[in-house]
Amino acid sequence: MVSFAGVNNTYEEVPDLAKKFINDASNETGQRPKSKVSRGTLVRTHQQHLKLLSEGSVPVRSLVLPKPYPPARGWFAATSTKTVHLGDLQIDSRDRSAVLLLRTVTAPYVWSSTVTVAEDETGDVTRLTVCNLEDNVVDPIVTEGAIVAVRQPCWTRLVDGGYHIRVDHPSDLVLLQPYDDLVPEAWKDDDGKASNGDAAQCKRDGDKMFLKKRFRQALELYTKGLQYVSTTPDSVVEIDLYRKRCGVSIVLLRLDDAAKDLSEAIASHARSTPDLSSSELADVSVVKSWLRSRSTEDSLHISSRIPRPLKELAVRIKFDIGINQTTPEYNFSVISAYVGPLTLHVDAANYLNDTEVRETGSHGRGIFAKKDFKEGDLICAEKAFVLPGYFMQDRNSDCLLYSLDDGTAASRPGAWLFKELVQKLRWNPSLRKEYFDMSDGGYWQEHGWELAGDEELPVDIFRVEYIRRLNCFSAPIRSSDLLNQPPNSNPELRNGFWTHGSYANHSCLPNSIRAFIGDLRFLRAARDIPAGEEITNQYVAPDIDIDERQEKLRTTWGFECDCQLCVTDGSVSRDTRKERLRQFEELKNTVMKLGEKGAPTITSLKKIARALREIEALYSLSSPEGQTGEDPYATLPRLALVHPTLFLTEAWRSVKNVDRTIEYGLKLLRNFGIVIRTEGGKLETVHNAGFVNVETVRALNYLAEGYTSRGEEQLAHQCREKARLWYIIITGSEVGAEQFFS
Ligand SMILES: C[S@@+](CC[C@H](N)C(=O)[O-])C[C@H]1O[C@@H](n2cnc3c(N)ncnc32)[C@H](O)[C@@H]1O
Repeated sequence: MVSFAGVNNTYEEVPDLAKKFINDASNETGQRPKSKVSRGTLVRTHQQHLKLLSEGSVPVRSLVLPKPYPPARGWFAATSTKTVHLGDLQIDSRDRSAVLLLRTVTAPYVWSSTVTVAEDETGDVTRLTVCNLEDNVVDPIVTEGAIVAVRQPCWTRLVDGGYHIRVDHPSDLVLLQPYDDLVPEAWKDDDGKASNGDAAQCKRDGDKMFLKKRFRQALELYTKGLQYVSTTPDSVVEIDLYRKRCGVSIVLLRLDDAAKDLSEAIASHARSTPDLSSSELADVSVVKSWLRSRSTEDSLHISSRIPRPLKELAVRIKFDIGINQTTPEYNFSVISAYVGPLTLHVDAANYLNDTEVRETGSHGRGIFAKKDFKEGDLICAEKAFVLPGYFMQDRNSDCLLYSLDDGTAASRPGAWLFKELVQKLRWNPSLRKEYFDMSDGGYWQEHGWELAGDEELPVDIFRVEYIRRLNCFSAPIRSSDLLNQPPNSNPELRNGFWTHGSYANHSCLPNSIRAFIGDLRFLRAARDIPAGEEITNQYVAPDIDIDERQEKLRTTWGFECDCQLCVTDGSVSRDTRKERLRQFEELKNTVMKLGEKGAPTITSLKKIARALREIEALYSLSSPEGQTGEDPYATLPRLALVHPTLFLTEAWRSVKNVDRTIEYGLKLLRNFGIVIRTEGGKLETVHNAGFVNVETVRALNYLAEGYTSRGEEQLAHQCREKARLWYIIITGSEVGAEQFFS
């Protein structure tokens, strides 16, 4: 129970209680409920909760995933179902072929889940809780008087001692029409089946609902109008109804339905236009395959032969399904200018042509270069499969996601991504394969089944969540925005899903860097990459301590990194590693204290430089135990040295010591694993471990300043050029560079 503003809201789960409860109360499994709540009490309680909701007496929205179980299998068909009643059901025990028919007797409470009161054919009543729907109070899915079929129903215990029917997988709830065969005689109503009526009126009523954001009611009305048009043909109204229903489907992320309706609208337009009636445009399947082709090609000139409103919808659908282009050309300034806190989705195509997904042999599948890439080149660019666009400042968008099975919780970015993924997958069967092809950490192997040849991929919410966790990315609105954040400001990032990009494996020494502009995700080469090489990126910036680093990768993504840095760090004795960390922490504290005192003195800087050299010595002494010889860190990052070196570079710069600024700027790059030679006025990268980031861009900038002061303009120029290139790598484009470098 949630106590909120002094009132108990028993419709909202408290995950910690629910988890304890699930673990403690398994002894009732398979039994019938011991207690029963009367209809009057259920309805009264429900009215109280509707009142709480209307008063805003609700806690932060919490989505709760119970212990995993798969959805009911196969198509829901009246012929293959076993109808049961509430009195037949057991606690926590599901009969996969059973179907419970219910009719709701109240308006729904829609917050963390949709809760209503429903009766079965015998008049028995229950609380019905439907999770993971995409509805809201204004536009509910399970309206009062709705007839629903619950697949594989069972009683689920509530922490307050009661029981309810709980649906987790959206496909386990089927909304029925009162005229459907399966509906019990007593509830049947054949009126809705009528094929005669005023289609134009339906359209007008649908428009009104659309304006009120009651999208589902608008859909119903347009559908009814189309039923009428099928018996009383009227091409103008028909085209309009298909077009409008298409528009609503786009808003609801139902792209499959939208593409179907737009194809019908275009074909109907062609059939009723003398010039086009015998053209390919009159063929729905031709139009549909053009809409879904993922290409800008239009060999039949469809877009130039249809009215503008249809053309605009076609463009929208094509972009939303995804268009591929073969070159890395983008108008970055236009795209970037368009993007803002409320406009993440840009009209741009994917560029995936020059990379391919295949087996790595050791790390599952990965992305590979199909051609040579030069440092800074765009490797691939991809629009998000899903990137939620909630408004960060909106308190109503607060949301949490709990998985009771493993006790994990995701905050708002993850919870919203999960919600939208479920919706997108549920309504777009054509897009499921690309999502469910991603690694789910073995979930489906354990809980699912081998699909039959033509079987539709089920949307199992637990599988959706496992795939989300293993494959999603945190994304800012623009990567360049992050460069202008005050230190330690930690802005909230969104969670998004990019299918192709998700195939990239992690390396602490990556050859690519990812960047975001709105929902476009870019990978650029951090260094030259020859054709055939695997493309890797850092899932997270590596911790200094190898144990912490591996722990993070293991618990979040289920693997341990075997890159050269991890192998080398791992082969250093525990004592040396501990000593490095100890000295690092000590030095960090000294540096912080010094920062608080204002401008540092030369003596204090020399003291820090001495301490830095001591940590440096711990790196050169760190050949694997018992071995002598080459420095194992010769070209590898020395992460414990990075922050003190950055401090010294900036401190020497602040006291205008040019030689020291250059010395430490180069050292900073070197400690990131970027070894630079500057002989003969030429800037040469001897080695680049892939750590291209804002600090390395700054280091180059300080070097440029220093060389300019020393009159070495050629070197300064090369540093500035490289800094610009690295800026493009870390932000995705050149937009904002002028401002950053000034
Ligand atoms: C985002 S996916 C990458 C694609 C994945 N390899 C696949 O076949 O679907 C993340 C998963 O890839 C694997 N992975 C990524 N980087 C790895 C690495 N450096 N070593 C081992 N496994 C890795 C882990 O199983 C991780 O959970």
